[in-house]
Amino acid sequence: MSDLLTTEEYKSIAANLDLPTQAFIDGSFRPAMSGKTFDSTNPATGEVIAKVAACGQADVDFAVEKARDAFEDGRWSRLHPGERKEAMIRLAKLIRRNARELAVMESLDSGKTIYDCETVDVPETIHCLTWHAELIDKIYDQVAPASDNHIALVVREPVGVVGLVLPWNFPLLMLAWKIGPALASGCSIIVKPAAETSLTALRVAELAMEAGIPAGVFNVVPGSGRDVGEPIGRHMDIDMVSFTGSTATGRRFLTYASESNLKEVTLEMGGKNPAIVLDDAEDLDRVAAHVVNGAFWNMGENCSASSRLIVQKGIKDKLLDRMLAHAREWPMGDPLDPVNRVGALVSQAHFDKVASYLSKGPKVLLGGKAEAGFVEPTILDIADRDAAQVREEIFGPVLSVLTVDGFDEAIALANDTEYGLAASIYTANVKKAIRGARAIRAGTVTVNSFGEGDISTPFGGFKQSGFGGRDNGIHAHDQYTQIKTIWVDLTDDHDEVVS
Ligand SMILES: NC(=O)C1=CN([C@@H]2O[C@H](COP(=O)(O)OP(=O)(O)OC[C@H]3O[C@@H](n4cnc5c(N)ncnc54)[C@H](O)[C@@H]3O)[C@@H](O)[C@H]2O)C=CC1
Ligand code: BAL
Repeated sequence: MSDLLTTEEYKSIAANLDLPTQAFIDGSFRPAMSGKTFDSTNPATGEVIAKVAACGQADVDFAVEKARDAFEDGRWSRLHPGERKEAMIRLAKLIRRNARELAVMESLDSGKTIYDCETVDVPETIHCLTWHAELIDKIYDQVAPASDNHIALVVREPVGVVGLVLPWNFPLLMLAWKIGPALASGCSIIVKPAAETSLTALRVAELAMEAGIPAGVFNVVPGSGRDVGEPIGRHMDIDMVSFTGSTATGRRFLTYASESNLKEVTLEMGGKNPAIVLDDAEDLDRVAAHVVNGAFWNMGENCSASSRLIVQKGIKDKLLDRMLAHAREWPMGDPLDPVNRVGALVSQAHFDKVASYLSKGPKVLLGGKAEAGFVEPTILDIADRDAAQVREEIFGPVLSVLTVDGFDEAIALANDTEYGLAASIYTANVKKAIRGARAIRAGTVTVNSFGEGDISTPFGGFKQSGFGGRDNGIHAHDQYTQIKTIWVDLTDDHDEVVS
C-alpha cells in the first residue's frame, strides 16, 4: 500500500465513494424482498451515509437456496483446490487494487481510524485470504492403520452451506478470518455483517464475483440480528454457523441450533483480558507501550483488548508513570485524519454503554471524558475487585488497574473472570512466565508483549469466550470441514464376512 494521504484527500475519496447498499445474493445486488432499508451512520459525524437493505427471513431463505444449489452442483465445492486457490488469490489482488477505497469505506462506516484501516485492517485482510488460498492445495488427507486386506481413507469434505455472523469491530478482517478458510474448504457462504458495518462485506462480495468465485457461493445478507441472524441460526438447511460477537448472542446460537437442525456452531466471544506485570519485568518503557497498546488500540473495541492491568505493587507507580507518557501518543479525533490513533466508537448505543462505565466511581488516572461519539483513553485505579469495570466487558478504551502482592495472587485474579480469551504476562523470570502462561485459562497468552499471534496461530477462547473451533491457522479449516471415513475391503474371498 502506498503512503498515507492527507485528511483532505481522504475526505475527497469519501465524498465520491459508491457505497453498496443492497444484499448480494446469487451473484448480484438486490433489494430486500420487503423493500425496507435501515440507516448506516458515520459514527464520527452522526451523518447517515447509506440506506442499506433491511433483509429478513425471505432473503435468508433465498440466499440459502442459491448457496445450496451452488454447493450441490459442485461449481465451487468440487473444484480442484488449486482452482479455488487461484480465484481467492485473484480476490485478494482485487482487494489490494481497491485498498484505498475499502479503507475509507471501513473508516466511514465504523469510526475506526484511517491509519488502522490503511495499515492493519486492509493489508491483514489481503494477507489472510492469500494465506488460506495458498494453504488449500497443500493439505493431504490421511490413510488410517488397517490390515493388509483393507484400506481406510480419512478424508475431509467441506461442511456445506455455512452462516458467517460478524461483529462490527473489525468488519473486513473478521470477514476475512471466516471467508478465508470457509471458501478455501469449498463451502458456500451466507455472510451476515453487523448492522452497524455492512458496507465493506458487500463490496468484497462484488469483488469476489469479479475474481471468478461463482454465483451463489458468496452471499451477503445485511440486516438486524433478529431479522437475519436468528433466521440463519435457525435455518434447517444451513450446516454450520461461525459467529463472532458478544457472549450473550453467542449463547443464542446454541439455542437456535438445538431447536433446529443441530447445525455445528463455532463461537468467538467476549473477553476481560488480564495484562499481568510482575515486579521483575524488564524494560518498563516497552512494557508500558505494550499495555497501553493492548488497552487502547482500536478504541478498545477488541475482544482481546487488555482491559485489566494486574500489577505487582512494587512496580506500580513506575509503570503507571510510563504508561501515562505513552498514552499521550494516542491522539483522538477525526478518523479520516491520519495522525489520529483513536477514532469514534461504532454507534451511539455503544458510546452510551461505554460512557456509563466512566461515571461509576473509581479513581481516574487518565482521561475519563466521553463526548459526541468519542471516548478518551481512560485508566482507572480500582480497589473493588467486583466493580463493574473489573467484571464486565466494556469494549471501549477503558483500562482498570488492580494491584497485587505477588505472582500467585496475580494468576488467581487473572483467572477470576467468566471469560478466557487472551492474557499477557510481563516478567524477566522465564519460569514464572511459563508457569503463568500455563496457569492462565485463556486461548492465547503472550509473554512480554501484547498480541494475538498471527494468521498462522489458532485464535479462540476458553470458558465463556469461546465454543467449538478456532479462527486462524490450519485449525480454522476444521470448522469448515467434516471428516469422513472411507473403508475399503480389498479381499477377494467374499464368502467370509467379517463385521
Ligand atoms: N468478541 C467480539 O469480537 C465482539 C464482542 N462484542 C461485545 O458485544 C457487545 C454488544 O455488541 P453487539 O453489536 O450488540 O454484539 P452482538 O453479539 O449482539 O452482535 C454480533 C453479531 O450478532 C448479530 N446478532 C445480534 N443479536 C442477534 C440475535 N438475537 N440473533 C442472531 N444474531 C444476532 C449482530 O447483528 C451481529 O452481526 C459489545 O459491547 C461487546 O462487549 C461485540 C462485537 C464483537
Ligand atoms: N481481535 C480480533 C477478534 C475480535 O475482536 O473479535
